[in-house]
Amino acid sequence: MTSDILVDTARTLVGSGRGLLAMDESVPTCNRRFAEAGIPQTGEMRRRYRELLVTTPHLGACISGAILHDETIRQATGDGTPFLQVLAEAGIVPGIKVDTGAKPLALRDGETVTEGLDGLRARLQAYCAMGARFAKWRAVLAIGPHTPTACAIAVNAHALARYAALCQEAGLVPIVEPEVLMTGAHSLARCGEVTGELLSCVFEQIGRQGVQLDGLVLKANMVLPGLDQPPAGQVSAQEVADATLRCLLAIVPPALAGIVFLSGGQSAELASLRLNAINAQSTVPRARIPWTLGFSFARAIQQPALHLWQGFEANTVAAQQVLFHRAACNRAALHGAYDPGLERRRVPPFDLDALIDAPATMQAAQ
Ligand SMILES: O=P(O)(O)OC[C@H]1O[C@](O)(COP(=O)(O)O)[C@@H](O)[C@@H]1O
Repeated sequence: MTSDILVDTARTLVGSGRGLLAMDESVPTCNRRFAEAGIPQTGEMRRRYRELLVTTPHLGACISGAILHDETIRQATGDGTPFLQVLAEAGIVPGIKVDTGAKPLALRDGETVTEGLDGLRARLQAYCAMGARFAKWRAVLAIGPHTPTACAIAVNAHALARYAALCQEAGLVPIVEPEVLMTGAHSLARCGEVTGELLSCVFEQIGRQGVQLDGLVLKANMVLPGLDQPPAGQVSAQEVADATLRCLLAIVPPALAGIVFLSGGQSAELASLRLNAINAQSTVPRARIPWTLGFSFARAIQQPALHLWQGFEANTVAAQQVLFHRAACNRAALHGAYDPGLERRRVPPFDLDALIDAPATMQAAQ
């Protein structure tokens, strides 16, 4: 019975033509983003910002699930409506980040292992009772001349699989996120190799620990060259799509409920362009791809809105329009309907159909 619930939840998350809004930044990460935008780093400002996100009009047209943080899942809007109720009314499934962060890995200089397994069974039951229907755990691996080591890959994969098994036992769909960072000067090919090694180890552990594949969602990085690659090493959206799909097809089991991509620090527009290419412009035939390929972006959906908001009530509606616009562009990218012209299209606020279908005459002159 539990397995049917898992499959249904996973299908709602990845099979409804919408994507995930990751709004589960830990307190230090959220404060860092606020500091960059000149916003005071207080609990009340974080609550107001998360209120702005969840109350964005018509967000449910583009977003199927929202990943919350422990702080946020307990919060309410200024008029006292719990965020969980606001999300339910918008048709958005609530999820929860349950790892406690990437911590230094003993005897492995500079590498990390994501922690949070102690007491996880009880925390999952509590989140499930609150109304969460899925969870997320992120492992972080950086590419360097001698990293990631086999040890860092193995311990992170083992923890991801243990987390996933505990989630399914509690009736929550696990989102399994093994992230290879964009930082560094590595090539596209090297990112593909490391991503492949990591995913192989993750799925080996998932198999060994009996995790049900059709009740699990993979949150993956796109295969990308490092940020410090010179311009000649940077590649087209189609090359990213091809490298990403070839890597996933070689390793990820077809039975998986779906794959969603993290944005990882790409600009909002590049993330949409590449997601669109993955769904519609790859040389890999669509018929060979067994999964839904969606998004679970944090920065690539939120950053433009956060910078517009700046912490001022007067900017809330404008920031929500920008947030909706990014969510709508990414929804379009799931269907191969995104093109950079959408970025300059002038349409009524919060109007998904107008954005996607607007005739050229409605575009800004820019
Ligand atoms: O605050 P943390 O735990 O470092 O997590 C950072 C963020 O990384 C993500 O996993 C992916 O975010 P991006 O799309 O911005 O890369 C988010 O879900 C999360 O909020």
